[in-house]
Amino acid sequence: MDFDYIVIGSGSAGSPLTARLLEKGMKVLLIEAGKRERIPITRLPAALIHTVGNSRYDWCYKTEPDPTRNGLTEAWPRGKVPGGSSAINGMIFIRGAKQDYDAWEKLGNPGWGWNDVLPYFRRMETADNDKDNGVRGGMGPQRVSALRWKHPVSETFLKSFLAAGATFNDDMNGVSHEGVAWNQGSTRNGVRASSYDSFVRPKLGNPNLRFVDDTLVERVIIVDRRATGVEALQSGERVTFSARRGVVLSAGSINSPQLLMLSGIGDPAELKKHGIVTVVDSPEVGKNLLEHPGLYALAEMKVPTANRMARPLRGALAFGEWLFGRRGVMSVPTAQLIAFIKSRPELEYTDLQFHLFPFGLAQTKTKLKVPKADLVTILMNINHSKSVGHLELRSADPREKVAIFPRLLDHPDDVETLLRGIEWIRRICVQPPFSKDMLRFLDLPPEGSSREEEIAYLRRTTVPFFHPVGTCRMGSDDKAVVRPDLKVRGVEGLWVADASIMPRHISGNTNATAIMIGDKASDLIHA
Ligand SMILES: Cc1cc2nc3c(=O)[nH]c(=O)nc-3n(C[C@H](O)[C@H](O)[C@H](O)COP(=O)(O)OP(=O)(O)OC[C@H]3O[C@@H](n4cnc5c(N)ncnc54)[C@H](O)[C@@H]3O)c2cc1C
Repeated sequence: MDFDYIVIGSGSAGSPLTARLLEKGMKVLLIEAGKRERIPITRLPAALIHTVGNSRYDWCYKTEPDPTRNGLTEAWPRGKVPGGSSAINGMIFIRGAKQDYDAWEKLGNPGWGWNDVLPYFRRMETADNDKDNGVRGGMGPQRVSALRWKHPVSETFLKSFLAAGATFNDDMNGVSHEGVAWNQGSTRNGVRASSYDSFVRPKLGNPNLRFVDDTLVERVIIVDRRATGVEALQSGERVTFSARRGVVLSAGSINSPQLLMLSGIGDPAELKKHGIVTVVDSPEVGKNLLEHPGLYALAEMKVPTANRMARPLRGALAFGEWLFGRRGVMSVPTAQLIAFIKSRPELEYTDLQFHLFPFGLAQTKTKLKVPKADLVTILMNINHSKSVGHLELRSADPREKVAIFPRLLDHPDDVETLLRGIEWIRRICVQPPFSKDMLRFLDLPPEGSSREEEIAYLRRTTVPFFHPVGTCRMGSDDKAVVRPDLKVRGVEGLWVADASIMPRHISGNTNATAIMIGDKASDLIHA
């Protein structure tokens, strides 16, 4: 088949982009490095405990030692399976704040303000709690569901959060994201709704689509500053594919910049180190790596938590409940409650996000484990971190992973924001009714600890929330990697459409925004 477009990556952004291009009558080749599943394990919401950290589903990145956190190295999971990270993520579905997109526009990105992106958030989804309020969706392929199962400890935590001064929000994807809300999930009838399952699977019979999995794109072929196709590795063979109109990178925040660099688009000095000839001098490729630094505060409870459901008999019963009724603990996203608050009342934007998990996990060197104790996890992270990391090529070999330098606590303001977040965790947990059920924090420094002790705790425990963005920054200036129309600066027929283009982080988990970017990209690439 002759293709109009090649889309690289069937993740959160690549899947809606492919579906929308097909709806415009285009012939599309969608290439995915991960393998199709014979048994669709990823559809079981609770299966992420098995898929995260498992190289069958995960790229299994490991970071370089971070000098801002005592030289810590850590796993950075990224989905490597149809659906990309949307197939292994925590299924929390949140759009972010209106102000986030208005800030993108102000940073030199006309067409990306809230009023411009809202129609895409609406057309992508069908939500359980769709309301005719001009904000929610209706009839879009991505299902967004209210929780089918709530743990009693979540109700208790909600009451204490409100008693601590937060307001209740009855729809965090509604008019405002601020306050404490029940989570909504990218699930459909208790089953994970990955971006691939939602957008691409229904179109697999379309004669204009060719989907190839287990195929690693190695570089974009650029002739006279025009992208004409890609080189890829398929079953050990080097193959080339070409497309009439061009190539779109939707390979995510780690792999899209890697592919640009391998194709000669990047900082000339960096490329030269690896013997790559510069096609476009684009010094910010792989720079501006933004994350959501935060911590997992584990509390041991006097009352049962969902940790008990992982015991063999309970686990089997819970699996049966999911298998036969698509209900119960295994049918829901990781988080039960989500909150966005201003850590200081005078702030213009919410600066902190909280999640409540009604269970606690332990991280071994490579895997997540469910301990026997009755635990809950209070996750707290910064919305708009000022610390910036970057990526570097290790070699010109596409099979070799890039080096990730997170520098999560580089900026002193981020440390101050997290310190205020710790105060908030304490403030919530001393409020009844939660306080009555709580035994102790596992490792949060006790009330009255010195500032130095708290900062030392932060440098030991702060981690990324698996939301890397910004490595192919969108903008109108000379250094931006892509233009506001997502065209790679300096090359015709080449675009980036995924989480890497975000010029500033958003208040919230990044799946919904990546889907919006992919959906909107279809109109920018092919009007
Ligand atoms: C463990 C985890 C938990 C998370 N939890 C949540 C959550 O609960 N809610 C939320 O909103 N967000 C969550 N996120 C973040 C969110 O899922 C991601 O931000 C989002 O999926 C990114 O979308 P993307 O399209 O940019 O990239 P991805 O979805 O990662 O897609 C990139 C795709 O490109 C493919 N690819 C890469 N390189 C190549 C190549 N060279 N050749 C061929 N194919 C290639 C990959 O295999 C992948 O399928 C989580 C992420 C992780 C990893």
